[in-house]
Amino acid sequence: MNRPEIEQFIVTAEQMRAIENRVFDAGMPVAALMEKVATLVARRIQALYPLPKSANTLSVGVLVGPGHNGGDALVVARELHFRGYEVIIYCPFTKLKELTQHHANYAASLGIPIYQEIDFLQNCALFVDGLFGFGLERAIKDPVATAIALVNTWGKPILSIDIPSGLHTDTGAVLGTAISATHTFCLGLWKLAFLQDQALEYLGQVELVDFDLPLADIEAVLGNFSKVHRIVTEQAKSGLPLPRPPAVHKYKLGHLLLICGSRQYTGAAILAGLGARGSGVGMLSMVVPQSLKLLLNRHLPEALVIDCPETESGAIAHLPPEIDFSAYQAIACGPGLTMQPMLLVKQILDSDRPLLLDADALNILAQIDPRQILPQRSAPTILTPHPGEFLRLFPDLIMDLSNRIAAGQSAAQQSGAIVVLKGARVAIAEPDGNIYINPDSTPALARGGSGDVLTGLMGGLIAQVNPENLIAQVQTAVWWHAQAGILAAKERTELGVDAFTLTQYLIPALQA
Ligand SMILES: NC(=O)C1=CN([C@@H]2O[C@H](COP(=O)(O)OP(=O)(O)OC[C@H]3O[C@@H](n4cnc5c(N)ncnc54)[C@H](O)[C@@H]3O)[C@@H](O)[C@H]2O)[C@@H](O)CC1
Ligand SMILES: [K+]
Repeated sequence: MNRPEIEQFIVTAEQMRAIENRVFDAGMPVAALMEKVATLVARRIQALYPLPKSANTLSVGVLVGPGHNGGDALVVARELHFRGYEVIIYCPFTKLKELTQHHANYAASLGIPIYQEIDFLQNCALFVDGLFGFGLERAIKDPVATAIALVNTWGKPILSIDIPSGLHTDTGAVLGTAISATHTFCLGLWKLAFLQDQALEYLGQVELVDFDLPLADIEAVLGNFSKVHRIVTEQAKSGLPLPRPPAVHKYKLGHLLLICGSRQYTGAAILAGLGARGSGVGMLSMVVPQSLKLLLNRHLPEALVIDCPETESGAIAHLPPEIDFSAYQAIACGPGLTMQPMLLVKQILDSDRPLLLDADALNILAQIDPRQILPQRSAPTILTPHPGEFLRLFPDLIMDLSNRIAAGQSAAQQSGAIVVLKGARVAIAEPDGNIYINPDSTPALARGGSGDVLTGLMGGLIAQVNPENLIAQVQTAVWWHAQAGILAAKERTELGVDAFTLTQYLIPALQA
């Protein structure tokens, strides 16, 4: 059982090494730690792939590298051998680290075959990957590169120790070539690569193997320096406005002003409205162009619809002159707006309400210059860009898959806004440099309209709390949205999670 508090940390290779060194300096022998860690991994492998009762054994190919990742793999190989598995080792390296060499000698003395060619392992039913861990520092070359490519094509389960060999521990980039794991046992603390979009297809199912690194050592190294956090379920749940106080009325549970839609993008308004409904917000007012009023009444009978004059092409022309922003606890704006309501966006930027901008509102903001206007706001601003919108907002912050975390942090610091950078792993950056990454999600959410649902949901949540707790609500919204997607995909497959269906899973996701 992992300690729950361990799940929140995210480390770089350098930080992991520093934590590990503190433990060694304090007296823990390196060999003892390796023994402990690898024994835990071996047990997990036995639990996942027990020896079949029908056959008398299971053949396991163990890929061994020159460093301590290879040492871990050799301990696993030895343990599986003693438990009755038929183990075959691939190790093409002539020079191994000392401890790794000792384990290799012992494995050989037990009669476990060790080959320098990968072909000897091609009939194995299962592979354990211990080629490289966080010590990988340059691109993998032949013959190892070819061996990795071959094992990937064999279609057998591959269990990686610490990280799939070939992935950079921090960026998740592929260095030359990488193991495509079916399961990865991340050792001790979550490495940054596990939260990087570009690594996801190599990781398979992931699990953290907690081996009791003392919290004091983790905190001594991470201290105030670590600004990268992993959103954990318990913390996300604690942001939910539940339970409600027993004596309460609707105006005490937040009033959200949701500004969205056009004749061209009607559905975006409905989806954002349904997202807001899911949040349980006390009151929902929706600003839409006139011609959407009836339709919205039908889909969201509980919403107060403020219909606005519209442009020739059906966008909101302007807000009603009598609109009073002080009546609302939060404003969310953007889905389906089109680029026309430029003045409207300027007007809400001038308001003193917490403001969430998405979609076209971001594209309009990009034309105004977020770094100039956002720091002048008296209330918090939240931006929810996908990578395209992000680059329009911050064109000089070159963002690619290897630096999205840093780019998100810079954008938040420079604009003073909370920046919710969408992607396979949503990253939420605060102006103070902290960034929170949502670890669990599903590709089912990569679908038109899913962002509109998030806007409504997040808007509804931030309307319900004190602006000081905003960052917690933003994390909760991102987590909740993903959980709804995961549950819907589980019941309906990843193809069955259209945005409307997603709205129907918001409440069941909480019940689950
Ligand atoms: N973090 C911890 O506290 C623990 C770490 N352990 C294991 O130790 C690993 C880290 O061990 P190491 O620091 O020895 O690093 P690795 O085992 O990841 O590999 C480093 C070795 O590979 C070589 N190397 C790097 N890039 C190469 C390339 N492209 N081609 C060929 N050789 C290359 C290096 O020169 C070095 O010898 C972890 O990933 C984990 O598996 C565990 O044994 C015990 C606990
Ligand atoms: K590995």
